[in-house]
Amino acid sequence: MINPTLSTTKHLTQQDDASYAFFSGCQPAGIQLNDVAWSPYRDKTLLKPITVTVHPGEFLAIVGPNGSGKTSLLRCLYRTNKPTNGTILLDGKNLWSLSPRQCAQRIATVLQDTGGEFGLSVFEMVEIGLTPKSLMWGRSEEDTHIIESTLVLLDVAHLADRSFDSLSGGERQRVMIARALAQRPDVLILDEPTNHLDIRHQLDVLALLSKLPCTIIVSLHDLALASAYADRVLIMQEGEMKACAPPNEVFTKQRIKQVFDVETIIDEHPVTQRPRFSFYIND
Ligand SMILES: Nc1ncnc2c1ncn2[C@@H]1O[C@H](COP(=O)(O)OP(=O)(O)OP(=O)(O)O)[C@@H](O)[C@H]1O
Repeated sequence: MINPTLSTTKHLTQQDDASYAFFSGCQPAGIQLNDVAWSPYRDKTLLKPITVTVHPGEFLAIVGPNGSGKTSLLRCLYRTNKPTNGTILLDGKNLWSLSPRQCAQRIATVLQDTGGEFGLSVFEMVEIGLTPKSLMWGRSEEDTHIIESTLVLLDVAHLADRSFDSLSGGERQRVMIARALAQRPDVLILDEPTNHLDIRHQLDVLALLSKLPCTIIVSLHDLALASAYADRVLIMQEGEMKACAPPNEVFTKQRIKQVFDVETIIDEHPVTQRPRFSFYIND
């Protein structure tokens, strides 16, 4: 059974419940950032202090121009960039008091442009996702079921025996998402997961993420996708958090002009009832 408190917010159908049954042990985590800053330099702060709480089961999208600090912030959240100031709490525990393995048992990541791994097949790549939670050597029947379920969910089951290295960019991306799902994380962090994906797969992947019974934090360049699927959108500019609110509050013409330097026509999408955008430049 999927966590019943989440079924209400995630709008899961019975069919979804069956598709995500392998996620049943997931305990969506809350993440609290208190004054978190980061920089690789002594004399200059790249990520300016950010205070925000990500609620258990929430879908948070991070948007912002190139170089605004989205990846740097995500790297803090998956325990790669150690904050130079402030604390990050995962369900109330300091992220840096957890071991890398404890972290991997709760947080999965999908990063940009992952390379191949020594000629592994697609099935073997996804199998790696099981490692943090494996208690024994060898693959159980349940493990095989989890791998097969995630391959089907990401529409890559037909590629299971193919070498990962031989896949297209979009196919690789979907396999890496399948691998993260096989990890059955409590928090899933994705850096630009729609890169390389055609429009159908972009929508499929975001719809899938929005239904997963875990906390989702994802960086996106496409404001329309962030608007359509996120519970809240966090806007970054020059290393600073400019806003964090639901799409219909966060996306105003003025803010988009200030942050992205483009003009926007915003109306309501007739199907999703979320903000819809047309961009132009007023030179
Ligand atoms: N380890 C580092 N050393 C020096 N500068 C860094 C480091 N990591 C990030 N930066 C710089 O910090 C800024 C923010 O980078 P970051 O990758 O977080 O931006 P981003 O919003 O993810 O950008 P993009 O949309 O282009 O992917 C950039 O100017 C980048 O060059």
